[in-house]
Amino acid sequence: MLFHVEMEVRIPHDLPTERADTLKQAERVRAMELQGTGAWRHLWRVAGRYANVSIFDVSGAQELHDILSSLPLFPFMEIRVAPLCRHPSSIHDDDR
Ligand SMILES: O=C(O)CC1=CCC(=O)O1
Repeated sequence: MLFHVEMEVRIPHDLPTERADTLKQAERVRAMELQGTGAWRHLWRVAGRYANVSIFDVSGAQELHDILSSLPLFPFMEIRVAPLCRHPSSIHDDDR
């Protein structure tokens, strides 16, 4: 199942820089792992914002929640999720 996920990152200004850097690096590693498994299918930066738009390909909402809530930056993100399904006008037969 495909989900559109927008993540707005809001790291508190008073979080020590070293801690923030450690979390960002851990997030990067985890994101690359999940892209490698195929679960995190697309990851795009929203121009002008500390935010991303992503597409997740997972078994369902519970797996998505488990993934998102375990991300290192989860405590500092506002996340919006929308389930996706095939559009009848899509010309891409592999849209699933
Ligand atoms: O920078 C972001 O949008 C949050 C994030 C997702 C993967 C990563 O490395 O950082």
